[in-house]
Amino acid sequence: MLERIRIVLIGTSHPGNIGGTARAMHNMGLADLALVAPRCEVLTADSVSRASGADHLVHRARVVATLEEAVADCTLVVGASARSRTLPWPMISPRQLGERLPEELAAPEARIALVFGREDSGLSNAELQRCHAHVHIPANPDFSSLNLATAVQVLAYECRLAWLDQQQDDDALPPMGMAETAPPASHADLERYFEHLERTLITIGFHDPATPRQLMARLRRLMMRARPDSMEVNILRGILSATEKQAEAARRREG
Ligand SMILES: C[S@@+](CC[C@H](N)C(=O)[O-])C[C@H]1O[C@@H](n2cnc3c(N)ncnc32)[C@H](O)[C@@H]1O
Repeated sequence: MLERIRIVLIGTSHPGNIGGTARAMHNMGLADLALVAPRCEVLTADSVSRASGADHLVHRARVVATLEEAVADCTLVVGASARSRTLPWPMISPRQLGERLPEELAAPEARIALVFGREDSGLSNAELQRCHAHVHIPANPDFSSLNLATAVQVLAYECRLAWLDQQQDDDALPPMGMAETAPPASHADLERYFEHLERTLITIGFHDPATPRQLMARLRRLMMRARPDSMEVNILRGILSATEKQAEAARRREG
């Protein structure tokens, strides 16, 4: 279970926080670290020293340019945020995150990303809207922003607790057969769907990108809540393709 949980840091500016994150992850048994457009050197004396023996995770970290690349194969993306944003999004606590892990990772293809923001400005609205849910560490409301590596530590600890619970359950219960279902939709599947949806809504005149009124953000939130599997996303894309064809045929008839 722990090997299918990825920690994603966006735009980190202090190498020490990358090292501190590696240490927190290794302490809790996590190993998959992705760095999106870091704003500092990754391997420095500071990151190695703060990793305190977990610098192999820094060496192995995948460095990518965009959040999309970092989470393309993930079936659940959770953004860690110190504050709430304009458009409310499903919000869970660190404990609820841990409780959801066994079910979320039941399918062998399932992968989870926990996404953390910049030290100075956190995650942007666009990044938060690419997440299924947000997790907030319920710190002192008057001083709620934790150091980046400390925030990783708190969530990694909840992942470990959930994993330890699952080990106990596995010892106590005989293995159960999994119901046959389609694999969960990945982030990349959903992004392709959202692009297709926006294109179709523009084609049929329902959406004007010049006056978006948060339409796409609201539709994203709806879909993220529904958690469609890959077959359901294919059906929805089929409907969009048929809609585009009809719109094209109507245009030809008229013009
Ligand atoms: C130093 S904080 C960024 C604070 C930034 N000034 C802001 O307002 O978002 C760096 C990152 O740590 C995580 N973090 C810090 N405190 C958190 C909290 N209370 N709950 C969830 N995540 C937190 C978030 O991912 C955040 O983007």
